[in-house]
Amino acid sequence: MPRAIISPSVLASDFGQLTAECKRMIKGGAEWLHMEKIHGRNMKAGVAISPDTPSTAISDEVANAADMLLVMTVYPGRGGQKFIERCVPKVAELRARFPEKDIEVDGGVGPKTIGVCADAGSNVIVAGTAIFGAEDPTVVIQQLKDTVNTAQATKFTL
Ligand SMILES: O=C(CO)[C@H](O)[C@H](O)COP(=O)(O)O
Repeated sequence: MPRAIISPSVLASDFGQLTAECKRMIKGGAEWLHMEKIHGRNMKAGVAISPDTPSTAISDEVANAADMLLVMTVYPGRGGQKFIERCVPKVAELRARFPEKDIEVDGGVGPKTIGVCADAGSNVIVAGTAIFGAEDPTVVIQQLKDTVNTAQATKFTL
């Protein structure tokens, strides 16, 4: 017999407190969170995993419904943290499973760490300190782009 699955729609939540709202629903007994209407509002939907969450936590079904998969390379909360390199293999695992999906890294990413991220297959780069703290952000942005584009062109052509 199919079991009851309660899926609170985040559209009714406080968007400014989305993480806390989701935690509150899960604590309250919800099995799923309903995100599908995001697309109906002309927005993109992403799925994020924290450093201690394996890539396998993202099922094929969830990944296919998402526009982007985010591998956090720091513990979420604040900028300026040290890049956690052990997260990088998760990027490679997801890229192998989803060759055409946008895969993002976020946390401690900059000129010194972009190489491993790009080589693993990430193509969307969140960088705070490295860009805003740069003397010339244009140079850093271009470097990040070039590194990703080169890796994509040489390692990930379909
Ligand atoms: O989402 C974040 C932390 O939760 C930050 O955006 C991320 O850490 C990027 O900042 P930085 O490049 O300074 O590490």
